[in-house]
Amino acid sequence: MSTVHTPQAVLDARDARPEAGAAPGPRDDGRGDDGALRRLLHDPLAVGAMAYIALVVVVGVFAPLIAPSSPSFVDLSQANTAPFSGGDFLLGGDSSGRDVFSRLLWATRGTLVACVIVLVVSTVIGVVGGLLAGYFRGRTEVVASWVADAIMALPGIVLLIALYTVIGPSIPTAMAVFGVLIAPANYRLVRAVVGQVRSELYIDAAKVSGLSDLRIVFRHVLTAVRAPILIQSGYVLAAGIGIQAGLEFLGLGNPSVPSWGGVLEQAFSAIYLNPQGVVAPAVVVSLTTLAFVLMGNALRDALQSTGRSRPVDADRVAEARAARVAPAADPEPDALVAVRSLSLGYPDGEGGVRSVVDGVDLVVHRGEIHGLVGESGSGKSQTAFAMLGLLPKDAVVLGGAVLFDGADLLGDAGAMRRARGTRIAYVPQEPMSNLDPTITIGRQLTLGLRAARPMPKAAARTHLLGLLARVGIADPEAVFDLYPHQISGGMAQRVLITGAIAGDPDLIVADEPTTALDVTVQADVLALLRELRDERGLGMVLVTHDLGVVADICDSVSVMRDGSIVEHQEVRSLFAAPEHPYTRELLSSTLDPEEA
Ligand SMILES: Nc1ncnc2c1ncn2[C@@H]1O[C@H](COP(=O)(O)OP(=O)(O)OP(=O)(O)O)[C@@H](O)[C@H]1O
Ligand code: NI
Repeated sequence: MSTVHTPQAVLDARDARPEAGAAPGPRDDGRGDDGALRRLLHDPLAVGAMAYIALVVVVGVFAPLIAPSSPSFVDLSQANTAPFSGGDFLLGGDSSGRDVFSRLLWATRGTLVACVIVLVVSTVIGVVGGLLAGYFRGRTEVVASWVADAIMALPGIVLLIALYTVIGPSIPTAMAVFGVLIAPANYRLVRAVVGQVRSELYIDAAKVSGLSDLRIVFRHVLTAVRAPILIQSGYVLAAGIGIQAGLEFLGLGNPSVPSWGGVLEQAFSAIYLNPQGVVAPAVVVSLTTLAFVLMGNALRDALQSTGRSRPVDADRVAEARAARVAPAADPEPDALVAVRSLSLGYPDGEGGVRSVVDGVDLVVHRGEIHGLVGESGSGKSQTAFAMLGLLPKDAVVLGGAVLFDGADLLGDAGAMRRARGTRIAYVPQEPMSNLDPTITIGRQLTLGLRAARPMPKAAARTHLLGLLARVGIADPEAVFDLYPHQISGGMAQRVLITGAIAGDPDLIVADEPTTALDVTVQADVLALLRELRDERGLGMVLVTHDLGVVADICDSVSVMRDGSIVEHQEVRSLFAAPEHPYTRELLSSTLDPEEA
């Protein structure tokens, strides 16, 4: 079908653009753990929390050297003295005349040991269980999940208190039990990730290459679950501190071992004699809990960041933002959405802005499927994200407008918020990573729909069940109660399409909606999109690099290259008579089997 046969030209052109294929997309932004560490160090709260935690560790290790007195040293003249009251004890004495400051320092040890126990027990059980269940599935998974559910159903605190009568006042044992009690959180997380990773091709590839099951599990899956486990650890530690102090406060700790909760309890019982006495232990417990929570938050931001904290010359960027060209009046009144001279870029790290989209014009009418094609890194996704108001925070809009319903969505955040979900919907590339592994399909669809269109739960459910049946899901009622890892990729994409059409939008922006799917499923999903367009008169922007997809369902096409649209055509004329040399190159390289 292609009119030009210039393989050499195609190859030459490829050689001349060595980085083009390697340009990172918006999700896989190519910034690895180094970047995460750098972001962590740029976050003042994270640095504060880390410094505090480091201090606690140092205190715990060197308590015998730092503490002014032994934890059991008694000076009755100091009993119930207030902090900083000028007595021998810096933070005053407890009701037995012991030094509160020294006791808090000594207690740091036990606290750290307890933290390590909770963390190790919950992580080891959760990760090993999740790995085995997710990898071997079948009976292993049934049993493991049953155990996890049973554990989660247990009332934790009550169990720990009841255990006191059996095991006696042993905080380490209690914390090990607490570790078991919270292990299911890690288990579920890991199992969900494993289920996903397992089905990916590289696992099969690794198997074929002769690696043993265990090595496959360790190599690939552990890499994938590292970040979420790390993030969860901060919260696990915070919960551990709280539970431990709580148990000690209730008097379930060993009275001969100094503990934060114990000091707090002593201070509480003497609160009428020495009201300030509760402050120090309460502050220590709260600060430590806070530090771990902040650490968890900071890790989450750093590991999942969209890159907010790269060094940027604020003035230059502000200048670029201010220079945004105001949109001209819409020359095409019957357009559903019109992108006008859109230009955007990213800070280049040297104070300037690197342009990634440059003067893009795009018009979509009701009932039209508009393809946006071009090689990797040409700016297709960025254009789509701009239409959805989903650009990363550091993106700089250099000019242009997205006109929808008479409003410029780029300049009017309120209009964007109102339009998104109800008038404009999004179908992403990777269905699995766009579903929350921790909640059921039905719940996430309901949440999304009711956020976009407030309605009673039952009405939302009925509506969604109808739509699920419409998109070709055989047993909507059953799928409603499943978790994302329990369904296939094709089904997940149908679920996301359901979510997109649930709010009854006029425009759907789909970024490579079939790339992550099997070939056979791809055709079904495309057919579904086409039917929905016909049924509802939807306009669609379909980002793809696959000209086969374009030929299959698009009405018109824009070809992008290096951030600009080089050609815009009706789909038939594009294939019959491509005008731009780049389009011809694209056609000949994808349609000619010998050159593919
Ligand atoms: N957060 C970001 N920070 C800096 N540059 C970015 C960011 N996101 C995207 N870019 C750059 O924008 C350019 C266009 O990216 P875009 O994702 O739109 O390409 P694409 O045409 O969709 O490619 P693909 O087919 O690979 O998805 C790329 O050069 C990319 O490196
Ligand atoms: Ni893309």
